[in-house]
Amino acid sequence: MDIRFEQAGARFAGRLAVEPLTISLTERRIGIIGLNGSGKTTFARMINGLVTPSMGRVTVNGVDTVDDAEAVRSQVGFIFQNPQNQIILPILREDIALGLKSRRLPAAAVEAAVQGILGRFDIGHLAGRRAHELSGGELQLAALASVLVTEPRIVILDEPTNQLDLKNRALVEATLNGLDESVLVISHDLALIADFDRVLLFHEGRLLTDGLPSEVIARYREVATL
Ligand SMILES: Nc1ncnc2c1ncn2[C@@H]1O[C@H](COP(=O)(O)OP(=O)(O)OP(=O)(O)O)[C@@H](O)[C@H]1O
Repeated sequence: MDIRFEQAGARFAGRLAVEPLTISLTERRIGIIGLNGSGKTTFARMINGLVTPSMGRVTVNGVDTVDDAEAVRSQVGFIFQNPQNQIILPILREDIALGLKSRRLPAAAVEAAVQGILGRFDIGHLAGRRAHELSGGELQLAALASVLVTEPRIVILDEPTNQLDLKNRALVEATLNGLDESVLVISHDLALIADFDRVLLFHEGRLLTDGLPSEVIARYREVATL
């Protein structure tokens, strides 16, 4: 993957949520950390065009997030902080199929893709269940399945282990580690991103530092205790 920010920043109501920054992200597993309100989610939303830059530009594999938002969104899957909001249709199987609707595939191809993704996450037994009946970890996996069935090249996850117990956290961690897609993970769960290829630290809307997890996490501990 190749995500580029060129002096790109985001302003809400006159206030910079993300100060203009220039960066190129090519690593396969990238973590994004920082205090509450430091700009992490805004930065991540700029990657899939959910937030358009107030200045500068953002490109994903060479495609501008403003000029061709649809093409960018087909490459970048986004899993929101609250997976309940991700699942639209009550029955999981139908919700996963919904993501494929725009492709106008024959019914048999849709069914094959749905079965394939359910198998990949070992959640075939949940296919006929209602989303509100699923546990937190099952819901996280279901949200991942409903995004990955559309075959994005990049997946962004906003706090995927938030509110999970140890067992479900381990399940989501193992699933993330096994993904072939490039992943960007926003997390307050520092152990989750401890062996990632690169970590970005945001502080008060600024990209304060980025590099190897151990160095960046150490810096985060410093700013968190200021
Ligand atoms: N749509 C919006 N309108 C106005 N202000 C916003 C909007 N989205 C974010 N902000 C503000 O921008 C700042 C950064 O928010 P952001 O959600 O990016 O932080 P975060 O680092 O992801 O926080 P958290 O860890 O709490 O999820 C905050 O001050 C927030 O209130």
